[in-house]
Amino acid sequence: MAKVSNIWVVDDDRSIRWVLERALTKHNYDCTVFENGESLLRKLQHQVPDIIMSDVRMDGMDGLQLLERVQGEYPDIPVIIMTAHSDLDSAVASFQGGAFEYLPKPFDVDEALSLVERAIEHSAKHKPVEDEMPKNPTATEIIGEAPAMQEVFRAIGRLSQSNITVLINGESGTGKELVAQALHRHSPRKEDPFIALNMAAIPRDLMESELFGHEKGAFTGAQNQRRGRFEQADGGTLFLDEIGDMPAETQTRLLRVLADSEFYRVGGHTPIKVDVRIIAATHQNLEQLVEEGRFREDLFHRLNVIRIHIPKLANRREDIPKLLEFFLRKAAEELDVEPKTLRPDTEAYLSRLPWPGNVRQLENICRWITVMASGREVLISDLPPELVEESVQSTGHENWEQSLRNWTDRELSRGESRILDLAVPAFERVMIETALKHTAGRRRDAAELLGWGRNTLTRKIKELGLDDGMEDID
Ligand SMILES: Nc1ncnc2c1ncn2[C@@H]1O[C@H](COP(=O)(O)OP(=O)(O)OP(=O)(O)O)[C@@H](O)[C@H]1O
Repeated sequence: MAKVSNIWVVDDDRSIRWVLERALTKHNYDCTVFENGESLLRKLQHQVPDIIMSDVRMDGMDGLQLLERVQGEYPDIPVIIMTAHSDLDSAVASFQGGAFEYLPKPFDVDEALSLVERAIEHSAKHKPVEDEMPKNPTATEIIGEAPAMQEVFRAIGRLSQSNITVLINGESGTGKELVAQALHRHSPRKEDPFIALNMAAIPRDLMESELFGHEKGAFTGAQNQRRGRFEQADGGTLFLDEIGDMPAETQTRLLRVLADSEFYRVGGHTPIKVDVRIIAATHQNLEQLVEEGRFREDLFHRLNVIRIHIPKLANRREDIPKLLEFFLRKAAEELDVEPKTLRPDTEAYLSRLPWPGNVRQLENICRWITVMASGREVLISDLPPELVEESVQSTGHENWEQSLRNWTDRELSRGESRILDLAVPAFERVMIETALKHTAGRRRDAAELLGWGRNTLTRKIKELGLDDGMEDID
């Protein structure tokens, strides 16, 4: 008999939970409902569903945050995002987060069911057969030919075969977790678990239990005993991301665990011994946090044995074309479509952008392009508008040639021809009107500013029909 698929539904609207639970159960799915994302994540620590359906707007953690958490740990679980705000933005955001599908509310039950069916087929198709499963499913290629990245690779090489604690520094999205995984894969611990935990993403009151586990009944809601991340990582590596966000009391506990290699579960009385290599990462300046009294100095020294700095993407632009190609190919594979290619001017344009969100932003843009660009070849006018705005902000002035290029692209894509007939007069009109504004309407001076003779300007004004109502001041 075929395995019954497990579907988890999270929505703060009781009627939606009820409708979906009824419909799914009737169609022989095993359905579990949750009122909020937090309770779903708690269950995810013990059990993994085949599909998750989540509302976007919920109190506490919203659907997109939940999506990010789920995808971070279980990238293969398809997530269907449901939302009453069926606008493009949230659809795009959910695609960027890696959602499988988007279900606008109100939906009818058949629509929801057919989406669920598709998601199940898709996940069955993409699930690796046990034998084919790569040894380390999270192993990802790190792209980087820039000298600064070569330095990072050399550090990974030098540290291989070592169990030493490493602190990775770099802005958000630069690839800190990827480097931590590589350190693990090249270490004597490679056959043991690599467990990643982001301090910034865990509610304060759950942090200790997340790290150290808890005994049954340790606090309200602790219905079962639970192993923490330290235990899960035993023999392997524990990657503590955004360590600068760790609360003071947890810092104290962590320091003690690092010194003694043992700890107690929350509510527990038996010491638990573990052998864990710590790799920590932060985008913050830890020295400064120490100075401000927000990070324990002794813990800082324990973590800061070897430091690897990952430069921001804007400081290694030579890697951008390779990264673009890599992520366009990856996005196409994920979405099961032909990969897009960038026209040379589009690639050059993207290589010049400031990329404040670093490689993660670039990866998201590649997904966006793969979903949204209409043709196979990507033009500058196909790029998301915020990228164009970003380039204006970073250079401090409007890049009019770029705007003109975008305009030309658009006109030609629409099948227009003889576009100079439209563009040249528009160009001259803008220059003339602006020059006249600067000279308070005095044509002789304006002609000088433009580099024309007085008569040429007068003729142009006539030809362009600018003299209507214009006072001729000399
Ligand atoms: N050099 C690279 N080559 C290929 N992929 C990369 C590279 N750098 C980063 N990535 C990808 O970019 C995304 C973000 O990287 P990662 O999560 O490692 O960044 P991070 O610095 O840990 O970010 P944060 O601090 O926000 O958690 C990931 O999908 C990662 O696989």
